[in-house]
Amino acid sequence: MFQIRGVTRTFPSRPEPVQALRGIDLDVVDGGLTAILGASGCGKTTLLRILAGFDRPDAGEVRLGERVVASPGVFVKPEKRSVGIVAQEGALFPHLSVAANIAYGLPGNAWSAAERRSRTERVEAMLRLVGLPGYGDRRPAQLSGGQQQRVALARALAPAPSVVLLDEPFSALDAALRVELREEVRDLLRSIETTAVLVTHDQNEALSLADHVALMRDGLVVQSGTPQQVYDHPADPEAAAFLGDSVQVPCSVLLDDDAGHDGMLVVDSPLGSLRVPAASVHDGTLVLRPEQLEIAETGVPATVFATRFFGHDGLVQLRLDDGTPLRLRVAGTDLPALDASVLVRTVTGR
Ligand SMILES: Nc1ncnc2c1ncn2[C@@H]1O[C@H](COP(=O)(O)OP(=O)(O)OP(=O)(O)O)[C@@H](O)[C@H]1O
Repeated sequence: MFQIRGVTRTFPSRPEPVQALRGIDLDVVDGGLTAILGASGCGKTTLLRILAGFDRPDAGEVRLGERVVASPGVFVKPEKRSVGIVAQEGALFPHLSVAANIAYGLPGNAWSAAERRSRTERVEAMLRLVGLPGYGDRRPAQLSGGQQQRVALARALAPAPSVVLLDEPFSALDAALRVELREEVRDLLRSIETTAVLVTHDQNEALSLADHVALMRDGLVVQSGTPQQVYDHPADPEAAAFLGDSVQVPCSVLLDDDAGHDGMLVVDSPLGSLRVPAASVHDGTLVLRPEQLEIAETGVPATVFATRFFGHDGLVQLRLDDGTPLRLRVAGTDLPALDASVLVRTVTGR
């Protein structure tokens, strides 16, 4: 849907220019939800603004479908791109009713009875789609935060755009509502098969909602793939730590002939000799997830130095005899005692 190649953007700020985008390459998959994930300041919003047509790249090219919408010689205005936008806090017009907000981007003139009727029908269909039938006459101020975001989504979807861009649309909501609304929105977007790009700094949101995740850092896409691919095979230790809890242990490669061509290595580590995916080894560091470790009857001796209870599960922090720190997860009811001596091993098959 979107094809982004070599996009750069530098802001001429003082005392120094800010290089917000330093050569973005990304394909946004048609019909799916792509999350652009990254820490604050990495350039996510700048990229989204360029996709929307609110800003222009200094270099590079953006295609939407077959059409070039931004390149050194071309710039297609936002209203000509067929792109819907949902901002962080809805940005509804406070003086307009919910129905008028949704109708705002719809074509047609108000003097033709037939067009008025078709606009009204479209607004009602959108209100039903987002679960707010009968709310058309209210003002935005009479709605909850979650309802306002649904109206913002209805407004973005009303003109049937080719792509909808969502800029941290759930960040202003409280935790429980955020989870509920984001799942609702994902199901809704899937049901109407709309291509969507979601900007977020929340890795849980990106991993649980998106079909495709693009991880950004310092103005670059450092990795993209399905949530499972980026979580299981992070591009580097920093990506691993950003995408979830990670355990990093020193290692040296014992066998790297890749005789089976299966992308596996044998490494020596404080956890013993392990056969691991080559993608989990970065410059002498083996990156594991806590759920790849377990307390067992056999394994390497370790001492528990901290535990945290989360209800559904618990986190155990341990130290091996050589001082290497580890973290692993257990069922909430199985938390070991502080200072307990245990044996730890890697879980095969993950
Ligand atoms: N109009 C501007 N003028 C100058 N610098 C800007 C401008 N817009 C963004 N920047 C800078 O560009 C960098 C990227 O900003 P951007 O808003 O794209 O990041 P972000 O990843 O969306 O961050 P956040 O999650 O905090 O919104 C930041 O260093 C920011 O300060």
